[in-house]
Amino acid sequence: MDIPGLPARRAALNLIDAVLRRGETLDQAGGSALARIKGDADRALARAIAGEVLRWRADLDALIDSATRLPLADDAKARAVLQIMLAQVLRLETPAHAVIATGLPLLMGGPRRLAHGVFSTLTKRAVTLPEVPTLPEPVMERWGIRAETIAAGLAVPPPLDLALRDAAATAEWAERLGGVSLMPGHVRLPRGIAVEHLEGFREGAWWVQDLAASLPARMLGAGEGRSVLDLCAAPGGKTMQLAAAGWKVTALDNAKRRLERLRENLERTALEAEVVLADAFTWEPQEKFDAILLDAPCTATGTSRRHPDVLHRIAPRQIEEMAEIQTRMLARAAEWLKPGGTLVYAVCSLEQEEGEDRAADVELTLAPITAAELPEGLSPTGEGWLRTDPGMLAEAGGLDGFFIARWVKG
Ligand SMILES: C[S@@+](CC[C@H](N)C(=O)[O-])C[C@H]1O[C@@H](n2cnc3c(N)ncnc32)[C@H](O)[C@@H]1O
Repeated sequence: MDIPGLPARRAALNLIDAVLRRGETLDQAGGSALARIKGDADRALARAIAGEVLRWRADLDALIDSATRLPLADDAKARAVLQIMLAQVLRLETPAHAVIATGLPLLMGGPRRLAHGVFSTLTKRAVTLPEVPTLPEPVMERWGIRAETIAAGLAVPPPLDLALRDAAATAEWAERLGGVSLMPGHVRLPRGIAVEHLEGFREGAWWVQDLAASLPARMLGAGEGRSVLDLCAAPGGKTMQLAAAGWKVTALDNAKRRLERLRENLERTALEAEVVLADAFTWEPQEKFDAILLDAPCTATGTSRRHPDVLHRIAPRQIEEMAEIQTRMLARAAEWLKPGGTLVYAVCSLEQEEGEDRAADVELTLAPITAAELPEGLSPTGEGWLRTDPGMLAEAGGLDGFFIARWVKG
């Protein structure tokens, strides 16, 4: 019989290992690492521990190294176990005795005394983590002068943002759910709420969508029955926004299971779209569109608040691969626009190669984004693009990192 709570800690170790050694996302890794865990609470605990270790890994390592005479190897199991033990006391408020009882058995036959010694030394010293996580070196180099403010936005998991089907009812929903709104159609709630039990979920009055992720579709305004191609649409957050804003939506994606989620989302919210399972590189539309929203596949480094695995998985090779895909998709999208049509390009990436550099190559006429279209506290760049990062709107709870640009076809 396992000690209660031990399977969750073992699963946390497996999740971290899958991210760091196999380059999997936490979501992908969860498929096998969490399969044998019984109970939602233990699954959530395993995910929370793994997430906190990935968020604070450099700082946890610095603490561990400060308490050993001979540094543990980077890939030593004792280091990994100490990371999950410390993340629990320092981030999840788990009592030290529970952490020891569920941590040391993971080192059965290994250096348990050493791990116990390091953990006790650090707890006796009452160590704490810094206010802002130290980012992995390659990430700091990539983000340059932006790294410090972005890191400040990564210290805690994000609040829960909802997008409303009926923007006119924003004040009503903010009051009913006890949240705050940062712009029409948006309500923000504290994190950790089970959405299925919230008022309005079953009737499809809203869906979960980060404030930054809601901005690209807003850049197309009201549809008034005009046609829009939501290129790379699944699981459908932006499809629902566009349908709710009166667009006649064609929602295309090449991922079957993600498109099933899009269909479920449309059904729950009673919104309509023509759903197309196809590859954007081989599909050809029968007619051109009044507007196209290209929410392109990307490295997703802008989502590191909720997916801290991206801090460790993404390297220049993936960024280059994505940039190439984005360039080719932008070229196809530009061909499928009617004259006078509008193209919006978006990526949830903080990498210049996927944002600014891609936009600079587009040969359509820029339609600059204006401050009036954005929540208070955000402003467009000098070029008329929008760049958000997790350090922005900090007092209100932050937002994901996105790059957004808009053009019209002359
Ligand atoms: C950033 S996500 C889209 C999120 C979506 N717009 C939303 O708001 O819910 C990018 C999507 O691109 C899709 N994708 C990647 N390569 C594709 C391709 N060659 N053709 C069509 N879709 C593709 C992925 O399946 C993924 O769903």
